[in-house]
Amino acid sequence: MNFVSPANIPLHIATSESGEKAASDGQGTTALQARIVAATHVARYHGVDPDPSGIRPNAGGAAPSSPALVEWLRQYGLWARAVRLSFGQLMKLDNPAPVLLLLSDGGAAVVVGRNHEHGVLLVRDPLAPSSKPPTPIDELRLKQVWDGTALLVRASRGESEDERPFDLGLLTRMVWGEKSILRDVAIGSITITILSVLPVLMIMTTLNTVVTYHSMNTLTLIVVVLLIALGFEMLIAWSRRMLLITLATRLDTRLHLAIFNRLMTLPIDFFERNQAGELSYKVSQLYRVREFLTGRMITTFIDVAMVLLLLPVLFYMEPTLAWTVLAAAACITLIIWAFLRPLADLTGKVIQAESDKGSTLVESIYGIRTVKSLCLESTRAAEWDQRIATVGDLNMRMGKLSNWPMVLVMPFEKYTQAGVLALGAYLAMTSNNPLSLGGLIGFMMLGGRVAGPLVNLARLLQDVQEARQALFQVGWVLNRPTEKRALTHGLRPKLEGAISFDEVTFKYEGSKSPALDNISFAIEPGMMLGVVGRSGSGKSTVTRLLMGINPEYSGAIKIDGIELREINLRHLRQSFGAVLQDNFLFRGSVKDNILAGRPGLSFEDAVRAARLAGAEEFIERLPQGYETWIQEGSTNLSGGQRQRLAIARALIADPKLLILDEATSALDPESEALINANLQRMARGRTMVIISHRLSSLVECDKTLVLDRGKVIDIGPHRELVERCAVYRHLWLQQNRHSDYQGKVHAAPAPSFIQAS
Ligand SMILES: Nc1ncnc2c1ncn2[C@@H]1O[C@H](COP(=O)(O)OP(=O)(O)OP(=O)(O)O)[C@@H](O)[C@H]1O
Repeated sequence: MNFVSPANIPLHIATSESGEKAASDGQGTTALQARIVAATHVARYHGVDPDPSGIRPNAGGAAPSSPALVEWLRQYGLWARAVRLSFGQLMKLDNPAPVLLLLSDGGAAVVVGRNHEHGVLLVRDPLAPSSKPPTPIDELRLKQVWDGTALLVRASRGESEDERPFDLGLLTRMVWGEKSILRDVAIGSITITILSVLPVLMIMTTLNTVVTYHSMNTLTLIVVVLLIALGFEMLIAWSRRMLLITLATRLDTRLHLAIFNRLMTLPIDFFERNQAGELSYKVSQLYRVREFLTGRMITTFIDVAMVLLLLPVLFYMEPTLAWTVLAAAACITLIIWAFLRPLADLTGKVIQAESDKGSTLVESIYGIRTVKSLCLESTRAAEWDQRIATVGDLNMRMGKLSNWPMVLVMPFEKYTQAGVLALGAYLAMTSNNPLSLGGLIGFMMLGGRVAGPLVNLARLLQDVQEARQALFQVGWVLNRPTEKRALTHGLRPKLEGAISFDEVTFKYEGSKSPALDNISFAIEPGMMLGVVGRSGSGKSTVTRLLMGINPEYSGAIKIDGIELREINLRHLRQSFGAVLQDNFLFRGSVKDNILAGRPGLSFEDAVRAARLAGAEEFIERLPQGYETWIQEGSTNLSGGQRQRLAIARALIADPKLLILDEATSALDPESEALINANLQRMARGRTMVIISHRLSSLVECDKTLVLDRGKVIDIGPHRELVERCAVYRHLWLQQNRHSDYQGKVHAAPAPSFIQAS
């Protein structure tokens, strides 16, 4: 067997041969991308084909870190974990699945086999052609390039964490996942309980011995022991609190990551149907559940476990009294139990009312321009008053109702603290074997410690209801069917841009009539398709279906002959550039907005895209040019400027399909003319779908689709449509009274045969 010398280990440097191969794969591979290629190979072994563009980019273009790779692979439902392994452990792994080694210099290698006879690993260079056999490597040589970090990957058993419904089970599993913290908290709590029994015993001794026999030495000893115990108790209590804080913080982080990931996989139409304020309020209710899980629930369970330690002591001291304490605790539980259901119902109503209140506030702030310009302040204020009144009323009812159990349990609670003293004294007077004074006081103190947690346990039931209500709200948002499968599965063909609709019918949820009714048309790659029609005729719906926003249509939509729903959704949307009627710009510089966080694109690309979109001229006039900061809501830009930036942003990735949905609607005639003049250049090498009310923008289109009430009226070039399609001709004449069919302006009115039609 031939061994390669370390200098020749071709694990991470792209040879010209492998570089060519990779480039021909369309991956544009460099040595730094070795990790992504290697991870892709490993994922494919498990039947998953991850999309390299989905990986979180690293600062400065460095190779992706192990957490980024793990996160990326987990998105595809794979189980992945970064671990530290030794050469020996790698040799011992009996799993046949490939193991990814992260090399010290940012490269990667894949272990594909082992030769136990020679004590070597069979390692593959991810950038080498697949025909090249794996390289045998021994421990010494591997150590020179590998620091011990490996990525273990396997197909996930069952659904992954971010696919499971958000319910108490999932959250409890998350808490249970932090076993080491829970164990430490439990140890701390047991110690605190044992230490807290100490003062009670001391008090008993003080009363029985010190006071009766005037024993000064015993008193001194007791005080010293008490002080030491106090010091320990403080230390352990502090550690327990720190552990609980750590647990809460870790859970918060995991929950927030999970929530955001889940939100991002919900379909767009869900967000369109529900108000942002309501959604964000409902999701934010998760904090109640988390607080419950890491606060009251853990401490109560621990305290109850402590009761099990203390009860035998109580029964040992005085069984009759111990039974009465238990009976009092049972009464408390019954009272709280009786109020559970009505309280749970009210809690649900309070949360709903709070959510409506949040919606009104967010809506008013979001639409403040309209509110102010139409003087709607008083109307909004009236709605706000109404919301506040409802919330106030419900909170009042809630307060009144929850006040009852609090008051009703008081006699029983007091009994466990003071009542036992009276009963104990009575027993002392009547029983043959009475408790000493110290024993009585000690019993009273311990009795309180037993009843407290049991009362808390009963109250916990109330908290469970509240947490369940909160979780119901969170689940209402997050447990919707997601696009996750469509985003992570499906074909990723290199799209050319041929589009065909074949008898497509689509109805929005809740609508009576279909927005698209049995429509069929087809265009070839590289064509410019105009779409016209009256308002509400279904133009935007065509583009929504194309972008996979609404997949529940009947008929067939094909891109390059492939049914749209079979194409990976992320890949599909990345192949599209879209400029819509209302484009959202993020807070950040003009340059950042054009680049839109796409890795690998430079400032020059941004300038080129801006020029093509006709945006360069106004950007250069901005105070800091491309570095000008766009404020929230892009208020420091005009509508037309926003639109042109959105066009530049859509063009930057050089998409094969470009959709302009009323993209020039907010532009002044000069800017519109500029963009129209650039349309041909923009269209070079891609298919374009342009929706416009202004037919003059569509004269140059190869074909124009005329829609009316969701049906195709006609499709053809401008010249033919104006001759044969009455709807199109009507629209054209409405807008171009003084021009001929080619859009040339005349002083004379339109030709007589059109007037006649
Ligand atoms: N998200 C939605 N939910 C329910 N119905 C919708 C939704 N979007 C559009 N519709 C309905 O579908 C029909 C077609 O709407 P679409 O937005 O496609 O028309 P359009 O031709 O683009 O109109 P416009 O030129 O005014 O933008 C309309 O009747 C509209 O009311």
